[in-house]
Parts: sequence; C-alpha cells; structure tokens
Amino acid sequence: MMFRANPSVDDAFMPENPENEWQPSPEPMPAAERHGTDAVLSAHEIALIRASVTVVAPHVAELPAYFYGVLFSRYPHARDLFPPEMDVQHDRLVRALLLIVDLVDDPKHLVRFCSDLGRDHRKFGTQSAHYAAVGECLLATLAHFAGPAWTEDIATAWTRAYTAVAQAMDQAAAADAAERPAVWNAQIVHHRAYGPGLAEITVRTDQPYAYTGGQFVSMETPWWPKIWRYFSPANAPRPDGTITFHVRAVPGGRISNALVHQASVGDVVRLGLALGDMVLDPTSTRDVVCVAGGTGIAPIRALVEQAALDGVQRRMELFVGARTANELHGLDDLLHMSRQHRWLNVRAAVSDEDAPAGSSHLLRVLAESGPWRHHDAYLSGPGPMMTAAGRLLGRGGVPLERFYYDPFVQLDVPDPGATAGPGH
Ligand SMILES: NC(=O)C1=CN([C@@H]2O[C@H](COP(=O)(O)OP(=O)(O)OC[C@H]3O[C@@H](n4cnc5c(N)ncnc54)[C@H](O)[C@@H]3O)[C@@H](O)[C@H]2O)C=CC1
Repeated sequence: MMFRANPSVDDAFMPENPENEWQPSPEPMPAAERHGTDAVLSAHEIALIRASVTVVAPHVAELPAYFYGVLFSRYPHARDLFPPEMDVQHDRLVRALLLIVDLVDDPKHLVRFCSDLGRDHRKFGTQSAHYAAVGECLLATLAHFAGPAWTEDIATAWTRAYTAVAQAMDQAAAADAAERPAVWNAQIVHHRAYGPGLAEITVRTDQPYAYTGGQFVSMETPWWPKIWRYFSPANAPRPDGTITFHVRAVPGGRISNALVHQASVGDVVRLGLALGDMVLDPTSTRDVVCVAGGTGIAPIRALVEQAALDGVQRRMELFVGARTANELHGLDDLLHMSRQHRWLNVRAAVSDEDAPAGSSHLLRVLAESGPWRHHDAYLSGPGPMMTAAGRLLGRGGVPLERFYYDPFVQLDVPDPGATAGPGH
C-alpha cells in the first residue's frame, strides 16, 4: 500500500525500520465504520480514545510487554503464532496504537486498511477467535496503564472501535480465503550476488501468484520462522511465474542477511499476498516521474514492465540512483526498454564513486529536469532520498495526492501553491 494525500491506512506498516528491512504490519485496532453498517464512532468516542492514548503515552515503552504478557498468560496457545523473538512485535503494537490516534476519524481509509490487514494476517494463521482475545487483552492493557483515568465510557469507545476493526479484518480474511491461499511456497531458482551484500534472488511459486508491478510482497525464510519482511518484485508477472527480488543485507538484518549470505538455489521461502498501491493509476492520464534509489529500483522496474505489458502510453521519466555503477542493478534492462518504448526515458546517477560521464547526483539531475507539476510522482528508495525527492517535486508543484510510495516513509511535501516556481 502506498499513501496518497492522507496519512493513509498504510502508515501502520513500519515507517521507521531499525533493520532497514521491510517488516510486517502491526496488529489492528483503529476505529472505523464497518462495511456499510452502524459502527461509526461518535465525535465524543473519538475524543475519548485520543485522550486515553495521551494518558498511556508515558508508558508506551512498557505497554507491549504487558500486553503480550496478558495475552500469553490468558491464552497460552497464542504464543505459537508469534516468533521466538518478540522485539519486532513490540514495535508493531506501539505503532498501531499511535496509528489509531491519527486515523480514528478517517473511516474510509480505516476500512480499507483493516481489510488489507485482515487479508495479510492470514499468513500468520490468524483465526476469527483470536480477534476477541486480542481485543480483551488490549483493553486490559490500556486500562492498566490509564489507571484511574480509565472510565466505562472510554472502555465502551475502545470496545466499539476494536470490534469494528476486528470485524472488518475478519470479513476480509474470510472473503480472501475463498479465493486464494494464505501463503505460497516459493523455491529459489536463481541466486546471484551483484555487489557487496547485495543479491538478486528469483523464486518460483508452487501455485499461481497474482500481483501487479509496483506492489510489495511479504516473505518468510526457513531460517527465521514467523518473521516476515517485505520486498518488492523487480518484475511484472512473467509467463513462467518467476519473481525476482533485490535484497541488500543490512547490519543486524536477520532476514536480509540470511537471504543474501545463506540462501541458495533449491531453498524454499514463503510469500504472503501482494499488497500496495504503488501501481499505475488506470484513471490517470498524466505523465509519470519516478525516482528510485538502491534496491528501491525494484518496484519501479516492475512498474515500467507492467506499463509495457498493459500497453500504457503515458510518458515515464525515470531517475535512478545508487552508490556505485555496479549497484545500479536492473538499469541495463531499463535502458534497453527505453530504446524499445518511446514513452520511457531513463536517467541514472551514482553517488559514491567517480561518476561516468554525464552522471551526477540523482536529485540534482531531477531538479535540472522537469517541470514536474503536471506529473504523477512515484518514489522508492531510502527514506532520506524519498523525503528529499518529495520536497523537491512538491516545491516543483506536484501536490501530495499525486505522490505514490510505499508505506514505510512519511513524506513531508510542501504546499506547491506556496512555493512553486517557474519551470518546476
Ligand atoms: N528491496 C526492495 O525490494 C525494496 C527496497 N526499498 C527500500 O529502498 C531502500 C534502498 O536502500 P539501499 O539500497 O541501501 O539504498 P542506498 O543507501 O544505497 O541509496 C541509494 C541511492 O539513493 C540516493 N540517496 C540516498 N540518500 C539520499 C539522500 N539523502 N538524498 C538524495 N539521494 C539519496 C543516492 O543516489 C544513493 O546512492 C531501503 O530503504 C529499502 O527499504 C524500497 C522498495 C523495494
């Protein structure tokens, strides 16, 4: 999922990531209207929920351990659903709590978020009965830390909010289960290092795997069971069903290091369903500017392939950056495609080595090009790069609702009306 104008539902994924890997979505909980039913929270209930979060905020560091302590003591079997190491899980819970405060008055995005979250939770083995247990323990946790500030009205507001979320998740998961598996086994058919700590990994799934170029996929490895990370396919769906990923082994990153240094052809990973909205909007006819850095080139490359497959004729301007020329992985394919398709133009920049003639810093090239004010903008790469590119394009006149990016970064795009200058 990506964000557009609003702090979308996708904020619940990991916006900050200590491992610099993509991580699974957190537990649900925001308040939302149910699918066409009566569970809209009142303004008073929203205020109560937000006030209660303010009260528990000083205890935010202790909250996850308490919650899971309650959950595992009341429902010991729930422990089997989680990985042995609970550190990631702790982060997810806190983030989800903070998310509630942001999104509690945005039913449209919340329903969508909950539905995606419910579908995505199928890979954890989540069952309907688990939702009630989690809700009960969540409320017990909030009540514990709120102390005397916890009232019956607050408990009612949280119960209604949580019930709505759980129902939306559960309904979406049930509908999804009727259509496809919860997980796909995917055998590694190709594994190639293309730089220090970098690998291109191609898998083939045991059953057809539907996705659109630009989306991301959660992956579990045999070395770290129950820990899932997100990676983006670097290709649009292929006739032979193979999917290629670009992985950088980051310091302390368990999954990324296993994938780069341990995995080999024949190993089997598991994939959850594809998620994300960083796909070409079929209703838009605007030209497209894409900025990609490092392994973030993967979904952009897939997006371009998808456009070619679908016969999209919108002009696409790609700006691709990496530390070294070697790490501009996939650039050759993109350049090849740009020779085949008149609508595609690719510019590359290298930041950490003597740049080949014509190259320079990615964002300088972007700034010198344009204007971009009539384009849709797709960003993928390290957070600071995306933030800088977002600011640059925002100042150049691209409004926030025309930015497409995965939900791991918060963009801070300036108001184009206030700052747009001629030519940008
Ligand atoms: N592996 C995957 O499937 C995907 C990964 N990502 C994300 O992409 C990122 C890629 O990380 P790395 O490969 O380590 O990238 P990196 O750290 O090697 O950076 C790549 C390039 O981005 C540009 N850049 C970096 N910081 C910048 C800044 N502050 N201002 C302007 N330009 C800047 C530079 O050209 C740099 O060489 C990670 O955060 C990852 O989560 C995103 C989508 C898919």
